Amino acid sequence: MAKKRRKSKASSTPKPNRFVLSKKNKIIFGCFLIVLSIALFFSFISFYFTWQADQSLLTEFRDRNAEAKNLLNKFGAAVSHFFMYKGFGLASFVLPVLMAISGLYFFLGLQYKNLIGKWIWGLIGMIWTSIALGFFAFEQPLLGGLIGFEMNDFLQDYVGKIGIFLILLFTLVVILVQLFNFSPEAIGNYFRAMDLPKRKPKPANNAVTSNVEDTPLSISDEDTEINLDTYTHKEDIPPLEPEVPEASTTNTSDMDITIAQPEEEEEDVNLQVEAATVEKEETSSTAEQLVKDFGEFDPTLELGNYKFPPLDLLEQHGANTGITINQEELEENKNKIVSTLKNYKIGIAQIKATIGPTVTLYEIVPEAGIRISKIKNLEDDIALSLAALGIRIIAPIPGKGTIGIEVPNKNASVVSMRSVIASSKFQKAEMQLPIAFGKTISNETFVVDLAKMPHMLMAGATGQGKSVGLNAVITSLLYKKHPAEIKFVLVDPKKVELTLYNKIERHFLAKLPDSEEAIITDNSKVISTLNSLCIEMDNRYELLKTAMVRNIKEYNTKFKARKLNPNEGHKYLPYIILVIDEFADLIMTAGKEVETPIARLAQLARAIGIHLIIATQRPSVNVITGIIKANFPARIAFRVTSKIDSRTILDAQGADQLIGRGDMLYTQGNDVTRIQCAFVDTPEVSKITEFIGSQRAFPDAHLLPEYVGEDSGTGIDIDVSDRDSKFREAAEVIVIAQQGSASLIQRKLKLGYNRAGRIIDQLEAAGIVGPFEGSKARQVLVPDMVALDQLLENES
Ligand SMILES: Nc1ncnc2c1ncn2[C@@H]1O[C@H](COP(=O)(O)OP(=O)(O)OP(=O)(O)O)[C@@H](O)[C@H]1O
Repeated sequence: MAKKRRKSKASSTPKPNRFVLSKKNKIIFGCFLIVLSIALFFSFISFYFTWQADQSLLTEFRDRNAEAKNLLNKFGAAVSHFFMYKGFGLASFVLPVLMAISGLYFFLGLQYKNLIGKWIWGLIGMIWTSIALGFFAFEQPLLGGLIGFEMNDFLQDYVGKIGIFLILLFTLVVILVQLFNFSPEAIGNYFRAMDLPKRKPKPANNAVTSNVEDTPLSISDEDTEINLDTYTHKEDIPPLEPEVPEASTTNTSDMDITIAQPEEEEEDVNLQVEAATVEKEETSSTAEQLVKDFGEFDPTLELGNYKFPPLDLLEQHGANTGITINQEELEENKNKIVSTLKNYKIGIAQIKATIGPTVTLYEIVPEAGIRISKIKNLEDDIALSLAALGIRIIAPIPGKGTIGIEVPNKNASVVSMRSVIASSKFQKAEMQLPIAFGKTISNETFVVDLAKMPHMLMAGATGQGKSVGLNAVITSLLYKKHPAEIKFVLVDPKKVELTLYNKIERHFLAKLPDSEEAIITDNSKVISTLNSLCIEMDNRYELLKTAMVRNIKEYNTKFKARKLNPNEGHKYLPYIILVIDEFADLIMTAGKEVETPIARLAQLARAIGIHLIIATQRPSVNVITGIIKANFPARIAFRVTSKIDSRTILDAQGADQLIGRGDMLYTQGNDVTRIQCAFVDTPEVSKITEFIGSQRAFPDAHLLPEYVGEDSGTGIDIDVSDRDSKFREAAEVIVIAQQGSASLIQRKLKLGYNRAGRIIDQLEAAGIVGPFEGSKARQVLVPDMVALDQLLENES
């Protein structure tokens, strides 16, 4: 019973989509509605014949002996009296119709969300009909029901009969326009069609008008040509074509059919077009308007006059960067290789040399029948026989099936940074964070995208070119990126390597809000910075989530197109690149405290534009741990002293056979590429940073989110008298904003970070804000100013 009541309630309130019904229940509910609608329908019909007889029975509903004349007995009499007499009169028939439709929707499992519209329009139509019947059949109150009668009576007192008529007319037009897309053109077309000979098509839609007008012109007689004409005219409407054979089966009558059908199709076409325009307007009208008015958002506008450093700042080390090996040397090396291999009974079918800046690659095709594994096993012996430092044997060269022997050139040429920056490969690189590392063995400029790496590990023994490598990376980015697009977080425990970049602090560096120096040299600060970057990462993910995009590139594109509202916290996100020059030092002093946030950043930060570059001169397993290695797929090895170190960095040997001075191996997965790192000297870096530093800058370095160490501010008991003079003001700010953050106090009260932090501690002790909650703002425990006043009063 209770169930039934619930269902009937659901049917009377047109919100069926609120209910989540199982399939079985839908069928049952659908049936119930259909049955109820049939019952109502018959009750209503029979009401018109029996209402007089049943009138007296209405008060005797509970009397079992009393019998009503209505087809559904007392139920029918009562219900129809309620709806037909006291309600909407004849218009009440809308109700069983709506119920039947709803029942069918549920029964057939259709989308019952669409029902809401039907119920709304149905009820509006019912009220309108009731009033209209009450108006036109004033003498017959049964037609309009009590509602129709009373409404007429009520309206007549205010607007008179003509007023009611006009209201009815107006509301009818509204209903027709809204429900049936009624338009003046449609009426025009209708009358135009009336003028045409009877057999001619009946125009139906405004958009077809011209076509339809054309059609009668081409109809000269009852020829089949008419069909053809009509079809040619609407050739571009594909669904029509299959209809042709059907249409041409009969003669005169088919003309009517064929011409009428295209109109139907055209109606469809029109509807589609309308839908498309509406959709477009809905999705991006504001953004499009903004872009139209102000153009796309340009992040570089704040430093609109920023000039990228010119190439002249870089030097052309070793002017002739061409071939630095002479024919004699080549011949000599070739003979050595051939004779050495002969000693081991390895015949050579072919030998080819590729001259690189520091090494020459001899590619050997061994004679048929010689197993590569044999050469591989003899690697060390061959290297010894060739008696040269830095020989590396690649057997086989991946993807080539040849064996490579890399022999260092007697006169290695320096690859200048200038030459790689000037190369078209770098200049035209359409990468997010292009880095020109240097040149490969075949003298090609080697350019990679840091965004794709997405993090990089650099290792090598001391003095082999790491710092130069880091400078090459930073320089590449400085030559390609605007200060608004990229920010560096520089960690330099050695204190001397990266100091040059101090000059570009306000252009390119990011720092913690309370720190004075942007370049971090103190290990204890590194932990705060890393944790702060983790907070930044979480914040950025939150922004990406609300913007419904997957990565920083999509986010920034959407922001530039003004589809994200800055008032909702959205902003242009620059890439952040964390460079740590000596990682071993950090891991030794801070261990897990550093490793955990680094691993977290490395695992998650790729999509939100935070990239890590860590360098170390101690490539041992306790520095480059498994967890670090797993998250740094791009690895660079400069020369190391042992095979073990090489394996630690690259998972392959070879780095121990490099010749140093920027000779490096790069891997990003399987392939190992030998590269001569581009050389950029300290004076050059100094010139670049001076050039950038002398230009107009942002007011401050890019500020990272504030991070308060876990141990600070918890469980503190601060004496009331020791409170800061701004304590109350700060409490008010926090309570009004309902946001417990030190940076808010800092901003609003213009305080330094440390003082704001102390005040937050005092607020916690006073029970105004909750304890520290990591990246989230503290909870505010006082709901409003009244409660705050009370709390402070009670204290005193
Ligand atoms: N790509 C290069 N081309 C030519 N010479 C290079 C290159 N890289 C490094 N060198 C030479 O090697 C020297 C040492 O390089 P760098 O200072 O980069 O070594 P490092 O590995 O950073 O050493 P450390 O770990 O002690 O800081 C440089 O002064 C330079 O003369």
